[in-house]
Amino acid sequence: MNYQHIISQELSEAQKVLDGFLSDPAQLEKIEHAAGLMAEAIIHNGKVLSCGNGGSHCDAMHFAEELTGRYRDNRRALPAIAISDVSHLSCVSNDYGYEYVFSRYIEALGQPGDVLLGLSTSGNSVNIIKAVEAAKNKGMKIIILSGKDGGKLAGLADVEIRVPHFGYADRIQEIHIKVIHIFMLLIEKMVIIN
Ligand SMILES: O=C(CO)[C@@H](O)[C@H](O)[C@H](O)[C@H](O)COP(=O)(O)O
Ligand SMILES: [Zn+2]
Repeated sequence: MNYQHIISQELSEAQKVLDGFLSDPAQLEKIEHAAGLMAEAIIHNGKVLSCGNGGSHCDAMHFAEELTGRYRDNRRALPAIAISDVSHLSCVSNDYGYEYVFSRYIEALGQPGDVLLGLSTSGNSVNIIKAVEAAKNKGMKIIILSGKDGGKLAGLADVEIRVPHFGYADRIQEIHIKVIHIFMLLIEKMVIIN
């Protein structure tokens, strides 16, 4: 059995989704705008809180880790927290419900001027919707990375970067991680130069 046709098909589809995303100039403006909001927050002693479910949870952690740790080159540590403390997640899921795991953390640690970066490929994860509501109540800016038609999160953020792909979530996540790396590059330029 030869699986190479599957490999080729997967890579071609990924290329098509990326080409489609890149062909919309509005996406570039939104990425620049979102990076600017996060850089502004950091310059004014704020932070970025990030969250997502499943693979998007890993993406939220990947992003925060590159701010606090390192991306390409050495530089000062930058403030970000991915909402991923397992004891917090298990307590809130157990006592209040999984839909509150992110909003509760934002209630605890969100400050006016901070930024929430929420990731949801469907735009329909209730815990992300509740996180957006909590961040609004805290006077935070909100950036959403979404997919498909944006789901219930459509229109709720200051900046929503949507991958309009209606297939599986992985193709959407592959663009999200590219956007996250571009955020890193831009935030470093904006923050370190300022
Ligand atoms: O990574 C993947 C699929 O590529 C999955 O783990 C996926 O993230 C999970 O099904 C999530 O629960 C989906 O949530 P969302 O993106 O719709 O908010
Ligand atoms: Zn990375």
